[in-house]
Amino acid sequence: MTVLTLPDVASQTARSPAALTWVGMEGIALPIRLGSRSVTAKLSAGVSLDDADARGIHMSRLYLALAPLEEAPLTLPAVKDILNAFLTSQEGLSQNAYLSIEGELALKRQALISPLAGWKSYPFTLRCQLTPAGFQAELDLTVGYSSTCPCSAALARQLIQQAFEEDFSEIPLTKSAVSAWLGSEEGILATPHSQRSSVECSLRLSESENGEWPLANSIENSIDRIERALGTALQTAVKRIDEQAFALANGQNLMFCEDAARRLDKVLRQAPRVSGFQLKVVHAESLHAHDAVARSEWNW
Ligand SMILES: Nc1nc2c(ncn2[C@@H]2O[C@H](COP(=O)(O)OP(=O)(O)OP(=O)(O)O)[C@@H](O)[C@H]2O)c(=O)[nH]1
Repeated sequence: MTVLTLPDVASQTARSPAALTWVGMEGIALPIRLGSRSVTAKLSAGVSLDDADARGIHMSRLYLALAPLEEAPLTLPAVKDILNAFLTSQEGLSQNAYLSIEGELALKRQALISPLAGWKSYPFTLRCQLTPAGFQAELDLTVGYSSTCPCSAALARQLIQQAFEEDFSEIPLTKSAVSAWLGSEEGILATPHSQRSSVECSLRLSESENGEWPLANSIENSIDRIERALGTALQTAVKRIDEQAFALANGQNLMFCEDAARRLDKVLRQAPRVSGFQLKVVHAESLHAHDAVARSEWNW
């Protein structure tokens, strides 16, 4: 039997030498463990190619180094171990290692009043790097919510006041007449505009305090903190009683995009295991065809 030697192009010398900042693979499908659940994630794994003369990195070794992510719940130390394995596997070709994990965490959410519940899916990306400067981890989250414009609400109230003055200018002001008027579309003749809104944030996670803290907890805690601060989270299953509670919650929670950004800025500064952040809130206005946007950052 003839033993074939397989050609190894990657070990050749580069035809036009140059170092490269990132070489690797994007879109790797891998079931990862978030808490007790398995989530199919898309991963990007890469290293710098610092040896200008080397033709290529050992790409398959990066792929194989991801295997532990299937076995144990995702934690920052686990990701750091993988990044160390990336560098070791490249035998001196690389000084910087990168791993990003993109997925969706599904959380079950209770209705506001009724006993119903339903699932909401929250997209996240964990972006980690190990360089001579150290290990860094950032968590990107997108959370949707509802916002009602305070300016529009004030303008609507003014119209209702004016209609009240006119409609009751010549009829007696009795409790039953006012009550009927308040319950009619002619009475409450204007409504403020509200919109589905979202916050996109990048949280820098502090490694030292994280320890073996599962990433699922960081993601869930951050989402809960964001939704509590905003007050009017998007709902899942709703009956009319929930819809009415939602209308009340929105009416008591009027906010410009600036209000939302300030609230989030405050709570994220106090979030455990978060050492810095960048955030952007987007109110996809129903008044305009464009969006109202506010940004903030801390220690970024
Ligand atoms: N470096 C590199 N490898 C690629 C690329 N596209 C596909 N590959 C494949 O990835 C594999 C290279 O990974 P290596 O780790 O070098 O594979 P290997 O030489 O069999 O494994 P080792 O002996 O451990 O180095 C080969 O099958 C390549 O064909 C590319 O653009 N660059």
